[in-house]
Amino acid sequence: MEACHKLVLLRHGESNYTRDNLFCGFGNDADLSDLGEKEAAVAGQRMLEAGLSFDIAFTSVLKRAVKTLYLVQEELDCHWLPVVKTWRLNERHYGALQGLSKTETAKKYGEQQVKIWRRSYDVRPPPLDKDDSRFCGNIAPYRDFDPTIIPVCESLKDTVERMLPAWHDVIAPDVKAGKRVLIVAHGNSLRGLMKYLKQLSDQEIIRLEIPQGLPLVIELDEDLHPVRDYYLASEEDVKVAKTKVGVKDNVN
Ligand SMILES: O=C(O)[C@@H](CO)OP(=O)(O)O
Repeated sequence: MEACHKLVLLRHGESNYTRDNLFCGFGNDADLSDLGEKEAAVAGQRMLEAGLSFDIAFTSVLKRAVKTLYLVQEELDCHWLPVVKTWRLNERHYGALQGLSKTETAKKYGEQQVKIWRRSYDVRPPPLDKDDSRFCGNIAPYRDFDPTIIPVCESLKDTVERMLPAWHDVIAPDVKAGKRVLIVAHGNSLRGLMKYLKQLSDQEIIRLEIPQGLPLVIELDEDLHPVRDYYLASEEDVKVAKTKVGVKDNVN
């Protein structure tokens, strides 16, 4: 298989929620922390050093991803870049876990249950009630959506199902047309995309961690099958970054 397309994925820099070890997800429009802003700028510098440039970028409608992309654009000096924002690239919806402490939740339900909620493919976290103040169906940008498509919790499988139309309908056609595409999104929406592209099994995806702020280059053949993928970072940097955000026994 010969690589003829290059796609770059980037998970946003650290958010205030990640800094404080809280479940964040689809429904929290958390900002970048100071460290997250630095991570985003460094990601842009890594792309610049690697000689990367882009024709279009896709991101979610969440501030932490949108701001990360902007900080990358600052480094690449490409403010003109067309940017498509879609809710389909949002983080997975963590249901009633949103806003809770990951440490406290593990104390209450056990590490194993929290690992299942965080990394299993098809187990949903407990749902939010639609009258819970954390339900996001009544706020922009979701207020005019068909209420039945606004999630109240998602397994990774659900996230993949709502994310894939964005891939098939708008992103993949641009990659196939030869555009150099950057996607700035979230830990789990990107894990879902990697599962789809690399045809990872439901077991293999449990162990896949995507670190914050490290550009992941995927070289694809003409049918968009990955030929190779690598981070623009040393192995040590990748390991440290995965340890920071990963589930404990996933990083070794
Ligand atoms: O809380 C979240 O939204 C995600 C990403 O930060 O965390 P996790 O690693 O548990 O999927």
